[in-house]
Amino acid sequence: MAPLYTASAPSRRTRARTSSFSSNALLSSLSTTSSATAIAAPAPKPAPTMVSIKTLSLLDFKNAATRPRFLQEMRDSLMEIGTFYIRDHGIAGEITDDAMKTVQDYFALPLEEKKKMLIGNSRHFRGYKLIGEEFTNSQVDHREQLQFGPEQQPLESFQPGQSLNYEGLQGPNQWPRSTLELLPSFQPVILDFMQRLEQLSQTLMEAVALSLGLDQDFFRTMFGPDPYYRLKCAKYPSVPHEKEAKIGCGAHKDTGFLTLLLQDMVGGLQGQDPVTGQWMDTRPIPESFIVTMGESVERLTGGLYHATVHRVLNNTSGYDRYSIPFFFDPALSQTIPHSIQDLNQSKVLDFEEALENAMTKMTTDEKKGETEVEGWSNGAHIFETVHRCHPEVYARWYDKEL
Ligand SMILES: O=C(O)CCC(=O)C(=O)O
Ligand SMILES: [Fe+2]
Repeated sequence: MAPLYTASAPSRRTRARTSSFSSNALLSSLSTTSSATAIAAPAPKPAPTMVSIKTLSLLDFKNAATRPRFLQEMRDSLMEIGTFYIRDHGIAGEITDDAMKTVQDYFALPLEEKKKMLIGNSRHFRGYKLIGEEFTNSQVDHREQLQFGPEQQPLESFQPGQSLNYEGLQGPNQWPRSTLELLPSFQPVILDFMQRLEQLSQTLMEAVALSLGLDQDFFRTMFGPDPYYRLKCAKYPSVPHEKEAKIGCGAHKDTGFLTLLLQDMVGGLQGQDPVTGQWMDTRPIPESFIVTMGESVERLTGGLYHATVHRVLNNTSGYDRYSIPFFFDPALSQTIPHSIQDLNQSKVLDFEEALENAMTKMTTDEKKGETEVEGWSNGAHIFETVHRCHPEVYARWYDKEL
């Protein structure tokens, strides 16, 4: 089979850096020679090439003629930074506007109403969280948030301290009657939006699989019939200039597989260039979602695809910022293989070498340990994340003596 793709992204990035160096060197040599008396200045340090976040059109994935280019660009993006924008994604502007409006209307409710669905009421980590009560990397975040997941029956057999903790995540969302009376479209809009985001995420994971040289339904099979997802709605209040706190949400990588993020036009989200460490504004682009890989993909690909480090800065524009990230992961009960190499599924010829290199970065000890076990528990991994973010839910519902 002919290779589907051309050279890997890191070498492109290196080439880009080299060419930026050459043009700087050329400029400096021109300016030196233009003045006879000039003392030769040391050549300026090459400016690191900024990686830019690409915008991809999902129509290019759906069209057979443009699909190879789409996959190549996706692969470049994920190898360079782990993030891209997706447009023409099939979720109409009215739907995203409705979702955003519903979230804004919810946050505008009186505090007493919002407290009726505090996250601490829910064993399933669903509900409202007051500002200043969430921590990212042990630093308090400056946002209010509201969390949802698949609407399911709880596992009746769940016993704290006896069952696997992650089995407690399965269950319904909170829908207080008075909230539904005040906001009749709240429940249908949120449930409908999650369903659409799930479908879009499945399609994007098909593209991720193909970009890795795997079968199109590789992740669909890995995720199982009931993928686990979380929809988080966040409000970042605008802060006065003099306010010390700079961070709306601390620097972190998302822990799972894929995040789709809808944001309003206020701005404040930044991604970090994994090579230079520079922060880049992930500016809002109308009618597009931001797509980010999480640590599970980074782990599965031996670091070949990045989980982007990102953060949200507080804004001083006078406008509150709203965002809706959707975290898409396999079913809680799924076991995730340590690497796609273990499955020996990669079919893209020139990709194999890049993957091989990424895998050999793992320490021998790590590899030795891994060959002894089949994989890692997705449920345990997700539970660890939600436990870390919402320790009060854990303390109330899970921290029981055996
Ligand atoms: O609100 C945002 O734009 C990003 C939030 C985020 O990164 C997160 O909740 O994981
Ligand atoms: Fe995040």
